[in-house]
Amino acid sequence: MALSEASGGVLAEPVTAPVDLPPFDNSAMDGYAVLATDVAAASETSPVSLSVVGDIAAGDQGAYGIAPGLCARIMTGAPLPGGADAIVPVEWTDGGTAKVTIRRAATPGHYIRRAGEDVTAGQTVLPTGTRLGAAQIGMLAAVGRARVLVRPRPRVAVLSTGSELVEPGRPVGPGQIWDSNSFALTAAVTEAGGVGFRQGTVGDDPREVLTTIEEQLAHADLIITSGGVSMGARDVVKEVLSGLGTMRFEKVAMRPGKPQGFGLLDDRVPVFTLPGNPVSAYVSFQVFVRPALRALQGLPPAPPRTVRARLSVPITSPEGLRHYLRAELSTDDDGDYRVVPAEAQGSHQVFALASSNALIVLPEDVTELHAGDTVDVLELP
Ligand SMILES: Nc1nc2c(c(=O)[nH]1)N[C@H]1C(S)=C(S)[C@@H](COP(=O)(O)OP(=O)(O)OC[C@H]3O[C@@H](n4cnc5c(N)ncnc54)[C@H](O)[C@@H]3O)O[C@H]1N2
Ligand code: MOO
Ligand SMILES: [Mg+2]
Repeated sequence: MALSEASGGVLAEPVTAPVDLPPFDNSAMDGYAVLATDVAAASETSPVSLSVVGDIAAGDQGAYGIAPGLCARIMTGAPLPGGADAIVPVEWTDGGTAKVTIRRAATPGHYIRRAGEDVTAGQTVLPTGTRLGAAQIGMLAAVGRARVLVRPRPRVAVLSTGSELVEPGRPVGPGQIWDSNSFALTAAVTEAGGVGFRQGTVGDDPREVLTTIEEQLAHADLIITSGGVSMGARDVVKEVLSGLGTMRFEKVAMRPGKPQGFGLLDDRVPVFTLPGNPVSAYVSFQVFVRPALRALQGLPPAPPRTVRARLSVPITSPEGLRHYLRAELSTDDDGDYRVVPAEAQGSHQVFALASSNALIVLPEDVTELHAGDTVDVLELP
């Protein structure tokens, strides 16, 4: 695909450099290309004067040769002229254009960026399986690649279940709410390197739910549903998927995100049935689905994105549950991490989630913490 579209993708080929980087010896500074021997004795008290043969700008071809007593004015990135073996920065000179006075000595190689000192021709610059972030995209462009092979991104079907749900943009009637999970989870899929296909909402009708999921099996690499997995009389997702494939429904010792379901359908397609409460669905995605999406892209497990931060206020936590609290992570005046838990921690309270940039992760055995205690904090993407 075109390099400009490859950001976030995973390389499906090793990329080697067709040329050296830098491709030619060039100047690291705006200054003068000289023979080091000419300026070896230059100092404030006994400056050296050289004749300037001309200017060499970045992009120029080597028109000049430097012989003893001569130099060229040169710009950063411009090719080193033949004969020259050192660059004197303009700050060490009087800046002259016909003649220049140099007040400091330079040794051979001074401020010269050598051909191949970054990358040598034939070197693998990025191996297969590399996730293409900004630096890697820049690397590919630097070796002249306009197109690159990337792995197909996992195709993820995202489905909200619930008869109360209405598509944003349509009017809500009594008892109804707008569907936010299918939008949030589709966006989360994109953030995690997948391609989300938002299937919108289906009502709490067993047949409708099953048919929609079965339709997605044909072309999805992963399916995410939200809602309908707890204890309610209308929690149909659990009802229709239990016993299918390897599906299992469990209560997980975490808050939020207690009711969860997972399994493979058709022996191939992982299905995550996330709880319906919007904060629960979002946190469950970060904890369970995000790592799965990495694995589907052939990436190794991500290093933990947690930092240690000092709590701003005391907090309590239920024993036996891993507790993910929405929070604002920042640095204090000393540059240390500080974390403020949101006041609203209900799993329906989307405002607190949208105002947070991190989750405090409290282990199962922690029940009480004081202001100033240090906690693990997971930075949100
Ligand atoms: N008796 C019990 N009741 C509940 C338990 C329990 O253990 N025993 N667990 C609670 C927990 S914890 C959670 S989490 C929820 C999970 O519920 P479901 O997965 O069955 O989800 P629903 O019942 O369909 O919806 C719950 C809640 O979330 C709202 N929702 C659902 N989908 C969306 C959406 N796409 N966009 C916005 N909001 C959505 C829905 O309207 C409900 O308010 O169960 C507890 N109950
Ligand atoms: O465990 Mo539920 O996910 O808090 O609302
Ligand atoms: Mg329910």
